[in-house]
Amino acid sequence: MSPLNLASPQDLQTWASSLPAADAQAQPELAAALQARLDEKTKPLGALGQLERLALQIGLIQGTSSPQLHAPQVMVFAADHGIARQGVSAYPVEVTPQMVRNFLAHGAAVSVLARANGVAQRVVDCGVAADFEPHPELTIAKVAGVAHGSADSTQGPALTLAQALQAIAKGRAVVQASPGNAVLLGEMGIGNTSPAALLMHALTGTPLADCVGAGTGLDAAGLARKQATLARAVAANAAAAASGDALAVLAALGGLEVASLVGAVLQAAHERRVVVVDGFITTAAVAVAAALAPQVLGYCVFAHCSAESGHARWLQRLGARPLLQLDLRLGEGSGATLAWPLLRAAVVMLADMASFASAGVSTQSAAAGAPA
Ligand SMILES: O=C(O)c1ccc[n+]([C@@H]2O[C@H](COP(=O)([O-])O)[C@@H](O)[C@H]2O)c1
Ligand SMILES: Cc1cc2nc[nH]c2cc1C
Repeated sequence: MSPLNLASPQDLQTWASSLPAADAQAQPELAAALQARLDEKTKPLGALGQLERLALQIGLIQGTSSPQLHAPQVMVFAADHGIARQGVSAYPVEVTPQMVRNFLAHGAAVSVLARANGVAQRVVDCGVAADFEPHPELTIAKVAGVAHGSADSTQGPALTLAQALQAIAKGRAVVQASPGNAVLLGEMGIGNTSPAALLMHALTGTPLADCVGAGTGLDAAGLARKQATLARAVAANAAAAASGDALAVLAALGGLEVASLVGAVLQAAHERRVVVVDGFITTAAVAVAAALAPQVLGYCVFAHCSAESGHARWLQRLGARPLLQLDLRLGEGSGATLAWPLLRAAVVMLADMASFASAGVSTQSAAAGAPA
């Protein structure tokens, strides 16, 4: 198997399974060294809370007690979806290519937040229903046969297995070609909360109604229509949905940007990059990757809990603890870019904070030895 070629489902499984675990259990000595470094900082034990857990995790991902972060990239994987023609979104499908142009013109939320937080932006056309002019921040990663979007999953599989594999391989290539050691994952695709909800249902067994949310802002009638539409997609893909085979489920129900994101997550983890996960749709990709290789979760920092109903439950299912809760439901990587300063702060804290010894601060509490 060449580094980027995923010719068969077996190639994918073999490559995914070969990912080393990056957690404390796999690296007990490093975990202890990182914890000792955190504990000697001038603060009550554990007082920096999640920031400490973040520093520990980044150290474990990089395999060092002195982690560093450089050249963060937010990658906005964009695609269109056949199921969007069924009226499952509050916005028209034309918005996907229009927003791609907006990203490239630096007018979108993610573009502005990325610039504010020192994060470079890359936009990836995984199957948008348009052909774009070349742009230095745009990577064309279309898959032959579905260059303008996946098929309508209410009529059969959204993608063939071969198309899903090609999309995964293209996501790998995007990460491989990128600088830095942190990727922030985002997406854009009108209708893509539908494949994400379908994947949640198929991968977790959660009742469909608890997976389906308002997305870009459906009203109650729209939500009811979306639920009925997604039930038809489940019925049209019953065998794949119930197969327990992550690739088959992804191909049947997922979209092209989700598939490319699966490749990007796995490739980033293989390169020991920190993966910052955005909202509901990027979580769908991580969940597919985790179904192939559960150890991938050790490389993932979950930026925020989206207002999309279903996200909180899915994060809990994955054992993920999101950093932020800001009622965001935008996608694009907006939550990931907002969380980025916290990762930077965690690493700087670990590097630069004085220790009790270096600052001459007492560690012993007077109360500790006092009579009760
Ligand atoms: O990231 C999220 O949690 C999220 C929640 C709701 C909507 N979105 C964005 O909105 C679009 C999908 O919503 P919809 O209603 O068209 O399925 C897509 O472009 C996503 O980036 C994203
Ligand atoms: C305007 C707009 C921007 C978006 N960004 C991500 N999803 C989106 C959906 C819409 C409708």
